[in-house]
Amino acid sequence: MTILEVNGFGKAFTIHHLNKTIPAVGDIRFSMDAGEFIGVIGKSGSGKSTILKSIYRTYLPDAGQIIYHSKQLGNIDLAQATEREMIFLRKHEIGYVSQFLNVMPRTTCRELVQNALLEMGETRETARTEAEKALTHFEMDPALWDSYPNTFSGGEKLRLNIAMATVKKPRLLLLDEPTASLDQQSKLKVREMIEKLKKQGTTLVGIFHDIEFMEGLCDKVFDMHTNKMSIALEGVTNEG
Ligand SMILES: Nc1ncnc2c1ncn2[C@@H]1O[C@H](COP(=O)(O)OP(=O)(O)OP(=O)(O)O)[C@@H](O)[C@H]1O
Repeated sequence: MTILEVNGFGKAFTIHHLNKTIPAVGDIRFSMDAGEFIGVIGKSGSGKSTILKSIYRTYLPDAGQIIYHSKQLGNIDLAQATEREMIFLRKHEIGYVSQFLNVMPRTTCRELVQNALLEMGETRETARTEAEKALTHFEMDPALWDSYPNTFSGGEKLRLNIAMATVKKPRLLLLDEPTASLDQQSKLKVREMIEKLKKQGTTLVGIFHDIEFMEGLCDKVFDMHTNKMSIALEGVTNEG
């Protein structure tokens, strides 16, 4: 079953102080089935993050369609969806993890993970138990659970970010270099979680500088340079 179809997607950025519009990506086409893990590759600046941010609608696409087959809203073009629909999808179906933690201030680590579940309609008790499980899985020191993450180390922030997104078991998870500054042990934990989510049916689109991390995990690779999807991973590089 197809879950996501990108048809002729394009995005340009206007640099106001230069009075210039710079095309970031154009005419991107691919589709993916439910439960697949697609790795996006291409050289720096080729527009990998732009695609992910446009699916999550942090960026508003300029051209084309991004048809998402939502469980609760039916077929929906994410390029045209209303803000209300996007908020609903982000709460219930689509997750996004980047290397940057962007969260409500004065909210503890534990509360952030719990809130992710509460906004999905989970009970307080389930939210508390599941949040603790997620924080334990990603080896967050319990001494940090009730602290504010603004003082956390880079790796701790990343692990919290991943815990917040994965605890919701999203239907579609977008991973924008979530392992960028993690040590080997933490990367393994992320890998384990991705494998678990895949088994539970989550569809994933990911960008990883660390190509080794993608090996054996991705089903297909979308190459920004050729605008094509392929199955083979061996010998793949991000140099485009
Ligand atoms: N908010 C923005 N405003 C202006 N230009 C942007 C913006 N976001 C991205 N760009 C530009 O769009 C192009 C694609 O950027 P993007 O971050 O998608 O590339 P990428 O393939 O993910 O790169 P990298 O591998 O270096 O992270 C780049 O030329 C970048 O400078």
